[in-house]
Amino acid sequence: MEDPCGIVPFRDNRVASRKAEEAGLRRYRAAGWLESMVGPLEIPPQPSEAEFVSRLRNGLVLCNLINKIQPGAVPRVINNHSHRLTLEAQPPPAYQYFENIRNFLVAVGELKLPAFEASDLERDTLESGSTSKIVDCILSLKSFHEWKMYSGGNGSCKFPKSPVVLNSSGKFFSHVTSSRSELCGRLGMPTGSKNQETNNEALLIKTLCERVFSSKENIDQNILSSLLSGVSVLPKCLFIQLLHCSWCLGNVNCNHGQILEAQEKELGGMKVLLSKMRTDVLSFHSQLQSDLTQLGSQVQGLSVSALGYSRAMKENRSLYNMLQDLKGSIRVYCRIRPGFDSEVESSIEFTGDDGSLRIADPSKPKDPQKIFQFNKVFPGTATQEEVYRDTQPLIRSVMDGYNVCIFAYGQTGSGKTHTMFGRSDACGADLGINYRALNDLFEISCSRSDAIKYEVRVQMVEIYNDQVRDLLGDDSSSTIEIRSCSGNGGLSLPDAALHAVKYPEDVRRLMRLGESNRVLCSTAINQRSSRSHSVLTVHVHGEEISGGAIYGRLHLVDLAGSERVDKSEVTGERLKEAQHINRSLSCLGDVMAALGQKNSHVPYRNCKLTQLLQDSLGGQAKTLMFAHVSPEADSYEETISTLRFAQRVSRVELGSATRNRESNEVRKLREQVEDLKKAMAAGRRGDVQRSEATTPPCAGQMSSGNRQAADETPNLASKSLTKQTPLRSRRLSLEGGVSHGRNPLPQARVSELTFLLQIRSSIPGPPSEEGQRPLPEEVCFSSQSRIPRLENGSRSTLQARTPEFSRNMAAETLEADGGLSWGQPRSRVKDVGSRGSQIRKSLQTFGRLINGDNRRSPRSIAFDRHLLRRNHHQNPPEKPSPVSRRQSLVSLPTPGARASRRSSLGGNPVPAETTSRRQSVGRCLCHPPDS
Ligand SMILES: Nc1ncnc2c1ncn2[C@@H]1O[C@H](COP(=O)(O)OP(=O)(O)OP(=O)(O)O)[C@@H](O)[C@H]1O
Repeated sequence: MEDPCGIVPFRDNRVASRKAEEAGLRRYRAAGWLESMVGPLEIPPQPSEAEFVSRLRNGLVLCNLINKIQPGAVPRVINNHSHRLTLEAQPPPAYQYFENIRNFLVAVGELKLPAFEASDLERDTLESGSTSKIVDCILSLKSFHEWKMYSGGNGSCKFPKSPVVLNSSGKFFSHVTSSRSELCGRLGMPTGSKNQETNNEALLIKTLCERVFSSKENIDQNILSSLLSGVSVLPKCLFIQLLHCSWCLGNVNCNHGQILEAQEKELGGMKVLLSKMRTDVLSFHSQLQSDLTQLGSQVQGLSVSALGYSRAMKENRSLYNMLQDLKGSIRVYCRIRPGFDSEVESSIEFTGDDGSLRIADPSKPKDPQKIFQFNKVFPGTATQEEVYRDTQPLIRSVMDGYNVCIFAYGQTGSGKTHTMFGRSDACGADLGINYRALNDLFEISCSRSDAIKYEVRVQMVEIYNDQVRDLLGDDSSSTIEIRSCSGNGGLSLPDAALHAVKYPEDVRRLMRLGESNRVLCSTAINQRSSRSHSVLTVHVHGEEISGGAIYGRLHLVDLAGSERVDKSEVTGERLKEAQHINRSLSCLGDVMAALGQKNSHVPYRNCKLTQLLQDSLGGQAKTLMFAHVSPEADSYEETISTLRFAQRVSRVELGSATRNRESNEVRKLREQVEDLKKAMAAGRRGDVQRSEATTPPCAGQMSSGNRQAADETPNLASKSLTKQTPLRSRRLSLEGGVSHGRNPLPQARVSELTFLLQIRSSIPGPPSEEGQRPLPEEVCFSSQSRIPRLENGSRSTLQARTPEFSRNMAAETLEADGGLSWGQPRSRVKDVGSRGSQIRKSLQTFGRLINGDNRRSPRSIAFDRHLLRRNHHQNPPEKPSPVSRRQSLVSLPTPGARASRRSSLGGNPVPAETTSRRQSVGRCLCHPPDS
């Protein structure tokens, strides 16, 4: 099947058949054109060479043709009208048509068109391709005609003389003819009449040829791309044909065979190139595939690593926070206030998500940048909500029974009040930590109401010129004192108004009241500068359904800002305020420094601020500091100073926070101890009553306190308690660590009691029945872990105690327990001050718990006897021993032959002479001497 573009397929490698094919195509085209010019030739549309030549032999057709193209080119045409041009007819006489042929060839020659030999028309045997010159001549005429039509005969005809050109043009023309209308339309040429189309054809050919010529210079480099970009509207086959033309045009003298060979060669090269390219593309494709696969796996690996990294970072951070919490480190968040003026240079270079902050002084570009690291850094764009989100867990722990302190620190105007309270007209998104915290506490309280009943109470004070003033009281100008929490039900400011709040509205109302009472004034740096430190304290008390109780306290502190008086331009009263503010902040710095260095002395009492925050800074509270900085370059010095302070604070370790929770068990134990105390008192009263039954009471022999205790304690309680808790089994449980009673003591309590017992039993008193006891120093020291921590380094006092100290303690215990007095040791015990008295009290209580009312172990009785003997020895008769003094005071008889009450109660017969003096004393405190 013929190619629709009229192009001989390049894949046919047989040159001869290709030549024949091309010759045939040219012939058909020449015949077609002849018919269109001179009328029907009565030959088939695709005539053979013989058929074609037979119609031209008489020269009549050719002469008519040339006369039509160039009128008058053959002035005289011999026309034999009688002769019909048929294959069957006899050929006309030779002279007739020879004349015509000769005239035609002359005319062709005058037109400088390719001609042929007259003999070419006379050959009887036509070899394949022998008519090519005739065909070329006719097609040259066709091209000439077309040129004439196009240019009107002006200029020189650049008609290509090469037969190949003619051939190619013919093919091209054929294609153009076939898609003429379409191409003209695409090139924007008018279509319609035949004449118009013919003109268009010529124009089209010219345009395309020019394109090809213009691209000829680059033909070797990038021929196809040039052509494609030039005439992209045409089909690809047409470009190839044009390319072909361009080669031919470059070498006018080349013949068809050479061109074909060149084409073949080129084609071969291109094929090689193509296959090479195909191989390259394939290898590139496979390489790309493998690269993509590799890249995919790498990306996957990276994403897994990134996930792992972020998880590890998260874990790391939470572990770090846990460690910080365990160490009791103060958390430090840094918040940067947004700049007020975008044109003012900022000293903040970088804020990192990991809590890093880099600052530099813009006025000194050569100075190195300074890097700080905090738990978190909030840039100027951070919202109140974001800031609170990171604070929330801490606030929530108040509801779990922790003490929490959050304080805002920084230079004046850096945004402390904004963080803690929000703007003065704050609502919704602008609310500060204080409001949000209380809202949160209410929410938690509601959500836990099934298990815990919370009570929230609020106090708000300010420290102005180192004086504490109640902001919620009736008179906010009067000052109040800071007291110890322990003696005031956990309140360090018992005199400040304490408001119970149930709803967030209550809080808002109170805080507005407090804020309005606070001293504010305008300075050169801040329009509403706080001239005092404000402390909002929230007390949370929770009663668990299970019987336990928790207590949490939250201090929300908005410190007044440190200021350089030269900058704030304050004078008079304001100057005094500024000096107080700066002094108290400097005291806070001293406290932090002492805590950071773990000094034994921390100067809390140097100012009211540190005194009030003592529990939060020195106790086991969770503490968070907001270090505020202003970004402006002219605040650089203050910024540096704030950040350095914050860095120091972040290194302070306060010890892990402790939870203020009293479990039900502890509560019960406490109540039990209370009951036991009452029972003891009641037991004594019973003794007194019994004694009174036998002996008339002796006024003055019973202390008023004892008398009161005895009176207050109901007999019933004594009876019921004695019934509930057999003394013997309690003692066993304490000594042996085995619980037999109905209310077993917890192990911790047992350890504590055991320790106290050890102190008591370690006293190197008299040799017991078993013999001399060694000094149990190791027992004392090994029990240090159970030594209660007391104020003013009492632990170290205890650690350094000697056996003598233990002796004194024991003696003191004995004295307290039963009224025994011991001159010298008593004074020694006094030396240890209030610690001794605390231990004494404990020993007294536990001694009673352990021994029952007046029961004594034989060993302690023997020990007491030894003490007496020794006392007697140490205190000669002229200097009466304390015991003797006491005896004389209470008119005690000398230990007589009476059997001890304990022995009779305990059921163990004790010889009268071994009866302890303590017992006697104990009894004699209540009983008058036997008369
Ligand atoms: N994060 C912030 N976003 C928007 N405005 C802020 C921010 N921080 C502070 N401001 C504004 O900056 C001004 C000063 O803030 P603020 O009064 O809170 O400073 P301060 O540190 O409490 O000062 P002073 O110690 O003098 O009381 C206020 O007008 C406040 O609204």
